[in-house]
Amino acid sequence: MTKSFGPDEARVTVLNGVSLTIRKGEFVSLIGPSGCGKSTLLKVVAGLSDADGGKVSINGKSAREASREKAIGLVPQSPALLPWRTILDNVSLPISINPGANAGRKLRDPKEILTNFGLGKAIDRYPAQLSGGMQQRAAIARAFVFDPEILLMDEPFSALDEMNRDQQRMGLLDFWQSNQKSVLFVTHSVPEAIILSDRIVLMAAHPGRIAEIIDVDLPRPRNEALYATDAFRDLEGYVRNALRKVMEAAHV
Ligand SMILES: Nc1ncnc2c1ncn2[C@@H]1O[C@H](COP(=O)(O)OP(=O)(O)OP(=O)(O)O)[C@@H](O)[C@H]1O
Repeated sequence: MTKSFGPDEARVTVLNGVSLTIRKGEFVSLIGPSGCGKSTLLKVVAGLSDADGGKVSINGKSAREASREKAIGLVPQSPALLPWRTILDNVSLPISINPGANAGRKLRDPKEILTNFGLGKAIDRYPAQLSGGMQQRAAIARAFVFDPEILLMDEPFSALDEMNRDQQRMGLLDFWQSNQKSVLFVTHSVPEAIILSDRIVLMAAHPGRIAEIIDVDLPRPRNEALYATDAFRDLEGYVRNALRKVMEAAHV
């Protein structure tokens, strides 16, 4: 797939020859230097922006079709909850405003999902009454309501402090391990990419492209204990080194 921006005389190629297949139920992270096109790639897969060349296919559907049918769940960087609605209403909102997309679809019970994300006691509270981490969990829960075929997450934990961040990662990991969905996850954190993913797609910049795909061959189910293992540390060293190389190349 290719994607460029700007007028003809000053066109900048942002994604060049990006080709990636995500298996059903696979967790794939995108990592790479700032400006390498991670968010752009996510937007194209989400059907929010069109590729110039190549195509996106989600179970045989185009990105726009899949997006219309709510086969794609999108989790933004900030939770974007409506402050005047309770957490339950926020998470139920996609169902009430989108009755057309519900036809013949199996929808998830918002209460059940919120409970799974540890928010069972907070369903009647308003976003401002929740911590940042809880709000972000609610945003992730909202993306699961339509039981999408693929979840796209753009640095969903980047606004959280490190402790909170780790807690949210583990929450997502637990939920994902019992609801194996295909996930495409953008992150700047090497440990986050490793603990969550089956594969890490390392991108390089100018133009944005795939530099390397790294298999995360660590056993599942995973938990925090994995961070302290030699296998984790070895892989972390490998990914950091590979990332350093593409960063250096991006600055010359
Ligand atoms: N709508 C747009 N118009 C013009 N240029 C754009 C547009 N969107 C993105 N770009 C450019 O495309 C490149 C890739 O941007 P993108 O946000 O996808 O990178 P990224 O890898 O997600 O970066 P970061 O890690 O900093 O979030 C950047 O150089 C950016 O300036």
